[in-house]
Amino acid sequence: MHQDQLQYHIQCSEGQVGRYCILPGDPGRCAAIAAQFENAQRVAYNREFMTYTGTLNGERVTVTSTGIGGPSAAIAMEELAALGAHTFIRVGTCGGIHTKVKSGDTVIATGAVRQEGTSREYAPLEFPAVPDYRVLGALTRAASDLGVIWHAGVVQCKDSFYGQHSPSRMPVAQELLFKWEAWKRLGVLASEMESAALFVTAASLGVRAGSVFHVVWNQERRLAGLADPEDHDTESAVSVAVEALKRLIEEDRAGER
Ligand SMILES: O=P(O)(O)O[C@H]1O[C@H](CO)[C@@H](O)[C@H]1O
Ligand SMILES: O=c1cc[nH]c(=O)[nH]1
Repeated sequence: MHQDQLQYHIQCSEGQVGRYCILPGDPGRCAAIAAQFENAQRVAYNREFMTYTGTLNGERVTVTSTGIGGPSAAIAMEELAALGAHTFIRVGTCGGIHTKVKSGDTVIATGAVRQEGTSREYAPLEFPAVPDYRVLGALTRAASDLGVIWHAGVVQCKDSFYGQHSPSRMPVAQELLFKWEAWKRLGVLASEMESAALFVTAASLGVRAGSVFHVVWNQERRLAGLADPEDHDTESAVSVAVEALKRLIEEDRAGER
């Protein structure tokens, strides 16, 4: 790594990021998230990694985008953790799988299916991809108190967005369709791409992570002939993430983490 400890991908150095971080996938979501911080300033922008740092309840906090997929999400977490970050909330979009999950709803992950590659380079597949219980608790309490419609449960992570949406045209169609059917029968709520990698990377680094999502659509509702208007307004999920981070900061102060 560089002599001045400038992290290779996120291009941030010591003192530029907080210990509490929000991780959206989309760099375009960072400014709106930073607008919920006090005194937020843009710190760096390299590749898919856009970073702002500000404060919440007097504590320095950072938002860094991770791009799409596990590899870059794990890189963002690794490099933020190397600079002292210990608590991470991913806020992303997802597609519903369970038909009770409607576009516009909020989903909080209690676990993530590891149908992706990054987490396998951190831990054997027998190891579960689960959020930290304190982060999960802060997210569910924040969602309840903010009055959003939320669901907590397992989400599926994969590396191919189009393998989710056009499985039949893939040479491995049988495998994709067979597994998708299993996720449905197991009550999996939604599909996204980064939480499995983030949860397992967090476990390997000894840091805390959790995830909250905005549901943009639900292909299973559409297949069942149910209403499925698209909804791309991520504000509710972002508010849940910010509120949860504030609560974790306060809880940690009370417990002198
Ligand atoms: O909205 P973000 O956070 O990028 O998350 C979801 O959207 C992307 C796919 O469109 C994937 O990154 C997926 O996990
Ligand atoms: O359907 C979707 C929507 C968002 N992100 C995904 O990975 N899949």
